[in-house]
Amino acid sequence: MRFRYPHAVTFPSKLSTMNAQALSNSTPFPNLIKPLFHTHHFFQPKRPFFTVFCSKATSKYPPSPLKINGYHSTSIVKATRPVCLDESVLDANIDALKRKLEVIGMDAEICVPGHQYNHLLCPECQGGETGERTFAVIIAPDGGSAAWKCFRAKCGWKGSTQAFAGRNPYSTAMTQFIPAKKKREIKEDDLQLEPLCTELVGYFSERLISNKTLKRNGVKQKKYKDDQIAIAFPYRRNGALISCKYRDINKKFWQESDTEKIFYGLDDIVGESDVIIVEGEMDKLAMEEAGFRNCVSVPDGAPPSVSSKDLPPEDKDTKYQYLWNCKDEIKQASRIIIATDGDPPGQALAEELARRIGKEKCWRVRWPKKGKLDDCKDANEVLMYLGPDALKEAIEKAELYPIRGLFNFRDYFDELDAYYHRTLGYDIGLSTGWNNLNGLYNVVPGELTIVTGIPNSGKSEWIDALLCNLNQIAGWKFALCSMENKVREHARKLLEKHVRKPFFTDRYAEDVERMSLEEYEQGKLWLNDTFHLIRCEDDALPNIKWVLDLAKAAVLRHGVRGLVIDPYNELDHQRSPHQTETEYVSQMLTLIKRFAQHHGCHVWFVAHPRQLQNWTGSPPNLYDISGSAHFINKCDNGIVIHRNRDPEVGPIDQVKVCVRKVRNKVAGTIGDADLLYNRVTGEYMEVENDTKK
Ligand SMILES: Nc1ncnc2c1ncn2[C@@H]1O[C@H](COP(=O)(O)OP(=O)(O)OP(=O)(O)O)[C@@H](O)[C@H]1O
Repeated sequence: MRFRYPHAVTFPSKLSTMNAQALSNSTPFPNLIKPLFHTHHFFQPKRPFFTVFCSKATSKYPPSPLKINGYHSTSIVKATRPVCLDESVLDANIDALKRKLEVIGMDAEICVPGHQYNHLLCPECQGGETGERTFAVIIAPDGGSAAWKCFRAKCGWKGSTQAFAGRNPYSTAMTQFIPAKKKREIKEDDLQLEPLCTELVGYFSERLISNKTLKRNGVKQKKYKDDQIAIAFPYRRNGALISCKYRDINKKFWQESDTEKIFYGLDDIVGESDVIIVEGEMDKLAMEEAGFRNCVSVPDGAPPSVSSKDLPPEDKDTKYQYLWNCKDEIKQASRIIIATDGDPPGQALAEELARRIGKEKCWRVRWPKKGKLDDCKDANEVLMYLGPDALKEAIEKAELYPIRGLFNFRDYFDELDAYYHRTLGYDIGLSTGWNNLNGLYNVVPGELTIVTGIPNSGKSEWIDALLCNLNQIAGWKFALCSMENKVREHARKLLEKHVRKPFFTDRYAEDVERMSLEEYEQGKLWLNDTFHLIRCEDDALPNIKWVLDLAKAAVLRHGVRGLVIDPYNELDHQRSPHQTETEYVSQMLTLIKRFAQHHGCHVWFVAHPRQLQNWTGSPPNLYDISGSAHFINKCDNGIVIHRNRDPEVGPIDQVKVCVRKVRNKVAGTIGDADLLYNRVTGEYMEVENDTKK
């Protein structure tokens, strides 16, 4: 073992195979290679340097003689790194690689490991008419692979090959070499195209495509199978014929074999700031009738669906080579208007084009209706059914290509209309059932209300009473996650409010008649129909995700419109050691709000205030909620329930509902409303001395 090529530093250590992409990245013609889309570098491009003479040789593989393809000013870029190779492996690589390059028409003498050759004569195009020397080849440092590219715009031939295609160099059964597929150059005369016959001109005219447009686009006909005639659409780049596509009377398509795939009408978009892309040649011609020449058609139709895979590297993205080989034209355009067919494949094609071009500069066209029900399918149908003005209008009304997560208000106009006309119901909030509170607080679907108050202030009682009112007013149903309550106690309290009679006759009933057995039995049915319980059967505390998952099931299964979580501290709040309580609360409230908004379900979340120092008996503040200020920051509504405990100050059954935060002015405002608590039935009655602040 010994080191070879000790002076060079260009290749990364992992480079053992190469491809033409790698060559592109180190091209001596940087202005021809502007990677505006994805580039998957096999090694970091280095600024190439040109020498006439190769650096001093350090191996028995000499620098290439300066007579490659008979040209004396071939530049050679020495681009090597130290490679630790067994000499016999190197020899085997070089021998195999030479044979492969010779098959393709390259001079075997260029097989010097670690060298790049520029300004060669391309074996594919022979440099065109002027014999331009635009061919470059790069040989890997281990002699195991080569990559090449012709930088002549009309040729662009590129490819790569490996000496052993991943096999053991000592194996005698070498992989059969398949040279990179060459693109065929075609000449006008070889195709024997003819001017369109009267019948075909008539056929186009039925599709409202004029003779003038046909002529400008060079549409011709071709005889095949003796007496058959096909329409011929010549594909040109810079005026030169690149390919030709044919269409017979039965709408069967075929294309000149082994020719390069380019856009139809490519020369029409050079220098244009708006570029329209359509799905067929007929649509391109139709666009011209509507006044748009700046239009190209894809050469080979649409895929059945959008690929779920990541975008392949440019040189492997064979199906969309027509897009990659006109990157400059696409790049200089400021708007790409995608006007593919309205059917699913057409839309899949639109998506495939947009994800390659970059959705931010793409627009899309919606085809207008051709009858009462059906939309036009494509540009030519719009032209035929509705005329050129309608086609022009469709293009002018192109809309921004949707980007996931980026919207404009138009996307929400249906929802806004429903809000304006109040067709969805409850959008401006549902009445609480207490007139003096309705000016302050209304229950909006999808909002989060935080309820706080000192212990025993009546938070749970008031929420229960509110739910009973909402059920009576609008038939709402609820999911209850009230961990503190025994189920039977909670059922009793709810039934008392619903039936408006005490459950028992004893103690608190103050001689009021208890609910009858019949009322009780009917009440049970109501209870079962109105409330769904979220409870942890075992001793474990539920976490918020568990609660929300069950609440989601209750929404979907039972159509509940509200969720009560009472109280916060009865949930499992384990958090990661790196997370502060503030961060945890913020994250938890985000989850709750997302649930509420997504399901249009109002959530009441009860949280206790922290222990108050020197408490004077006044209502606590929303900022007093233990845990985090996020409770007030993140909620839509914040309510403090407070009741008088001093008979000398006022009636002790009087409850203050202090509305401390209302985010949505449509739903209410800040202020207090007084309610009287009926200890026997648990009902709340209005008191008329409410005060708005
Ligand atoms: N205004 C009131 N006057 C008299 N008793 C009341 C009043 N409001 C509630 N109560 C009683 O106080 C008790 C506690 O009520 P509730 O459970 O609703 O309070 P809470 O604020 O949710 O308490 P905690 O913070 O301990 O959960 C109940 O027995 C209820 O009947």
